[in-house]
Amino acid sequence: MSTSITIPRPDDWHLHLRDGAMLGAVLPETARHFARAIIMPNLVPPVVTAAQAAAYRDRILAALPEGMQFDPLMTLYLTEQTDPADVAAAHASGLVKAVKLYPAGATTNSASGVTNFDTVRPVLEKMAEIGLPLCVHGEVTDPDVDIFDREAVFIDRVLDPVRRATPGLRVVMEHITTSNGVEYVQANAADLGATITTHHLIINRNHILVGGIKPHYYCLPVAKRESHRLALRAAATSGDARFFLGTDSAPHTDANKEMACGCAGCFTATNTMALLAHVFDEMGALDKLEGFASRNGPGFYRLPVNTATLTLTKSDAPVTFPTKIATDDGPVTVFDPGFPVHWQVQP
Ligand SMILES: NC(=O)N[C@@H](CC(=O)O)C(=O)O
Ligand SMILES: [Zn+2]
Ligand SMILES: [Zn+2]
Repeated sequence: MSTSITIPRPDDWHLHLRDGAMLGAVLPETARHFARAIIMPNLVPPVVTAAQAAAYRDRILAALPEGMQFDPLMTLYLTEQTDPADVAAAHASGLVKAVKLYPAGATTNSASGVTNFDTVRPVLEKMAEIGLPLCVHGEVTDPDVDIFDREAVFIDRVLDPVRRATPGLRVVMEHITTSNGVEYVQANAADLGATITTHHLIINRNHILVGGIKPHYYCLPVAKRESHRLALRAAATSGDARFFLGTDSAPHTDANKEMACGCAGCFTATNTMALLAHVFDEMGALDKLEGFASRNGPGFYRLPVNTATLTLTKSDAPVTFPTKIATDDGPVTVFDPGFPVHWQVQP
């Protein structure tokens, strides 16, 4: 038996491309299947100003192989020094599609993020006025809060108060990992959306820890218990337009993952669409993949759905994917779902 589905070309609403040699190696993995992506600004140093975002966009386009089409949607990294006027100008020029909030110290390269949320109030008010979305890494950094509770606590302590203080602010909860995140989105209006990663639909915390520690399954927010994974699967396949794909594909070299203090991030760009087809098929919801990967994100970001298409086919025999991609900085391991996959993107 062979099955196939064709969907509008998908977009990735949360992607790390890095810079330099890593950018050159990972960009084709995304551009092969995705038309656009929201590009995360957590470089070193971070992408803080419109001028830095424009320069980074040029470097991405220069790294795009001949013949590939890809539109990087740029973001600004919110700091306590961010100027509301610079943000508004970057939005008005069409360059910037979102602003990214990292609580200081929450994740990779977040040291320049926000500690005192009152200081960024003028920027958030300007964003609410012009309709520019705020993308949020939703975890508290309080050392007293257990790492598995940090998303749920963030919703209560930070996100809900910020949204109440700034009516009209459009927010994307990035890479939600809990039923708390799902329920918070469901309980609110269409000005609140959430991205869900491929890997959080596939792994729970046992996959990271049982039978030996698996550094390539470690990312932030860390995968939670099985009930949360099931809530994410239900949300992604529900057809609710407020949930959409943001892979959070986050490449780190094997040397930086497989060490005593390994980096957080799963690299899923290479096989994300095949894995999503597997998950949606398993859920009996292949008809919902189009909304999740191709329609709901453009809907939230008020952009047109892509006119080009992508076809996925299912074969009797399992398909294989590269286990690693080579970069000049060293190999990067591709996310291994741990089960046979029969879906693949038609070349
Ligand atoms: N998700 C991760 O585990 N890592 C991301 C940062 C982030 O999205 O939080 C990275 O930049 O490596
Ligand atoms: Zn994050
Ligand atoms: Zn990320």
